[in-house]
Amino acid sequence: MESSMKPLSLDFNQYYKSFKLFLERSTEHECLQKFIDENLPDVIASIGKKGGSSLNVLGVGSGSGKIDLEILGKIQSKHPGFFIHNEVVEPNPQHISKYKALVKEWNSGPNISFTWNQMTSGEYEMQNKKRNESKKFDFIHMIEMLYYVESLHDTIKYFHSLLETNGKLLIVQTADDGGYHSLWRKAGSRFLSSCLFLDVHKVLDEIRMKYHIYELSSIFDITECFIEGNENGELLLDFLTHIVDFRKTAPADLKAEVLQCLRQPQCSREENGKILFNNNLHFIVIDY
Ligand SMILES: C[S@@+](CC[C@H](N)C(=O)[O-])C[C@H]1O[C@@H](n2cnc3c(N)ncnc32)[C@H](O)[C@@H]1O
Ligand SMILES: NCCC(=O)N[C@@H](Cc1c[nH]cn1)C(=O)O
Repeated sequence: MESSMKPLSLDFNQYYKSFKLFLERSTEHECLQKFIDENLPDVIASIGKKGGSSLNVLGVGSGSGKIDLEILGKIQSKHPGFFIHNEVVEPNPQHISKYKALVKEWNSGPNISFTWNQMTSGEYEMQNKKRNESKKFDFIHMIEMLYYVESLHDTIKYFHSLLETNGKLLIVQTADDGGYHSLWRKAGSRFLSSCLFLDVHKVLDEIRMKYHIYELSSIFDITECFIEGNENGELLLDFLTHIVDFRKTAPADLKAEVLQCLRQPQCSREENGKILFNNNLHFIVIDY
């Protein structure tokens, strides 16, 4: 990455703001919700040990918890009467406090408990190893967070090893034919620091893990990025490039390249005067 620029994930406050606006401008959560309503019930139907009465769930990179609570609600309705223990791994303190507030408002009943880990997935792994902890989980989800890990291989292998008999691991990541991959492939080497280019399913093929992929379509309205001086547009551009203050800190030629790339048909389409970025998602389910 070129040195004038700072990754968005290093700035919790800015990341929180730009992710929040992304959620408002995209159908990201509607898309996740559709999967939760239409596909998740089948996925979770068979989790849990035979004769058991409780389930352990682990959310990694949970954000503000809205999606996690929807998932927990579905697990409750598929497994009525079960006690659910939900563990959360999330490094951003702003996200964790939002999540805790949401849990307080949520009418979940008494059969659920929460453990909070304000840390990254790597720190969580280290903590478990230090404590000699070998707790297993019936359902683990990693929703749009694997972009941030040092090694996809090692992270997937580690969390897969935490699955209980009959457990399932759900990974959600942007689809390979979506706009991000096209943008990252074209200009990403100048502003991205991590292994964002790797496709999760290819890594799974390499480590010979069996999986099932669902692809659901989603869009992200990036029209404001093309209005000079528009503050929302700047935050959205930060989200797309994953750079704090991209418009102010990136070299002029890179800015021009990114803005041009965003308008290419591989990234977006125009509809009723709006520029709609392809935010399609892959839902990858891996068995025990
Ligand atoms: C794109 S957001 C997704 C949030 C939530 N899962 C959702 O779908 O709304 C990515 C989340 O991963 C978290 N995150 C970033 N690096 C992480 C890491 N190394 N381990 C765990 N979580 C991480 C971020 O703080 C952020 O909340
Ligand atoms: N379907 C939404 C895509 C998404 O969540 N991306 C991640 C990672 C990322 C990197 N550069 C832009 N984004 C995030 O911003 O945390």
